Amino acid sequence: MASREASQAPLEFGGPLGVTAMLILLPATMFHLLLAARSGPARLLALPAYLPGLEELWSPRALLLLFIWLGLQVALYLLPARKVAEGLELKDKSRLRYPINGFQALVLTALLVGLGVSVGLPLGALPGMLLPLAFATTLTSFIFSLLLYAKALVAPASALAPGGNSGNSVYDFFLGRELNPRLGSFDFKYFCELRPGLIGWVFINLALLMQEAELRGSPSLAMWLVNGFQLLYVGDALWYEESVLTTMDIIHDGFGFMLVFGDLAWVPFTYSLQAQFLLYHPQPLGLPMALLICLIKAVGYYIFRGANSQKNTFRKNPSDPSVAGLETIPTATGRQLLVSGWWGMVRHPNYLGDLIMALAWSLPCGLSHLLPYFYLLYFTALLVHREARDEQQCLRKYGRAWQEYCKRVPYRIIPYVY
Ligand SMILES: NC(=O)C1=CN([C@@H]2O[C@H](COP(=O)(O)OP(=O)(O)OC[C@H]3O[C@@H](n4cnc5c(N)ncnc54)[C@H](OP(=O)(O)O)[C@@H]3O)[C@@H](O)[C@H]2O)C=CC1
Ligand SMILES: CC(C)=CCC[C@@H](C)[C@H]1CC=C2C3=C(CC[C@@]21C)[C@@]1(C)CC[C@H](O)C(C)(C)[C@@H]1CC3
Repeated sequence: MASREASQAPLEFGGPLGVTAMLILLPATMFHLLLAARSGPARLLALPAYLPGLEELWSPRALLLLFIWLGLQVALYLLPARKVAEGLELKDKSRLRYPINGFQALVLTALLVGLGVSVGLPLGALPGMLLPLAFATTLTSFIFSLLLYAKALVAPASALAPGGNSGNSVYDFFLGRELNPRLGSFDFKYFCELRPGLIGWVFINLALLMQEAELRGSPSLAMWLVNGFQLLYVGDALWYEESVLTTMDIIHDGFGFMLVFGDLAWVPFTYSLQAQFLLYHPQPLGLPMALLICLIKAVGYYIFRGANSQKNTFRKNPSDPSVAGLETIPTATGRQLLVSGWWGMVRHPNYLGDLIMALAWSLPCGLSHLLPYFYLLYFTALLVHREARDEQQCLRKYGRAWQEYCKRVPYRIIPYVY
């Protein structure tokens, strides 16, 4: 049986001090963005003109709405799935099973919300509730992460994540001790990663669009683009739901505050920032510029989807005709690394595509404010850091073969730049 002693994995995110700062800074940044988007000057780098009081943040209605939303998404997750996929092999040689019905959940949610709106559900009131909703979600994230931490105290050692078992309780609370916390077959991390926050983001955007239509007669072209682009991103994530099973979050990271808060609060309330900004700061957008932005989005999506699908197909079946002709490097683990196709261009072509899409989400907001570019700036930092973490893990996993890959493909994300 594996030992429950603290692991020797190197500390990430600046160790206990770094994660303590992030425990405060992540929620603070989210509230700053929510307040800045609705303020007149909409300044990213200025302190908010006022701090909301508890009566503006705390609302039992918002908490109830959050629980109804979570309950609905749990119910849709539990519906029969068109497919049940197996995850990668775990430390104890077992494999977990995951329902593939995320896209179905998105469509059913859209039908239910559509039905609700047709009988008078005031979706346009949602933008006015974002602050108390974000507060309720933050509180819920803290409590949920504490429960997960307590659950991990009685989990077998083989169920712990490599990085969240340092022995420092704040650090482990943030990173997450247990790799795949479950209640029966209900997988908390997998559920949270793709459902309530990601689908919630789309409906917050839609509510902002409807509110704009109510205020100004019709939604602006910029608002349509932001809604369309981000709906495509979420729809794509749920359509290709199975591929999330090979991401770092599922196979390596524990489920702690970072991912709980990231999935449930950070994604819906900060990723909808462009739509929030546009509601309070309408931006003119001509057709030629809109077409150019659509082209940028299309290029980004082409790279993002091409790279992710190529790797997933190759990992599932290296002799699939679409990847069989690609050049590879063998590794001591028996797995191979692609060195041609998208993965021969840079070592993270999927990040490049994602970043180009992030630019296309901000451009409809014009160039007068830095605020709508927050996502692009944060996402660049997140992906540069994520790339470095992945690089360390691949070096540990593949040793000399990884060094050979780095020699053959010297750039990380942007060809000839980085
Ligand atoms: N919008 C958002 O907020 C976020 C989006 N993302 C997106 O999520 C997606 C997944 O990202 P992420 O989980 O970080 O990592 P990746 O999907 O890039 O996976 C990295 C893994 O791919 C495998 N790999 C690396 N190089 C090769 C190669 N040459 N040939 C074959 N396999 C290789 C390795 O795993 P192995 O060899 O074990 O298979 C490596 O650990 C990306 O598109 C990213 O942009 C990520 C974070 C946040
Ligand atoms: C510091 C901080 C804010 C940490 C939290 C990070 C999380 C918000 C992100 C970590 C990895 C993510 C992924 C997606 C959303 C953001 C988080 C949770 C993702 C679901 C977005 C849609 C993509 O298509 C994806 C499925 C590839 C992606 C997976 C990773």
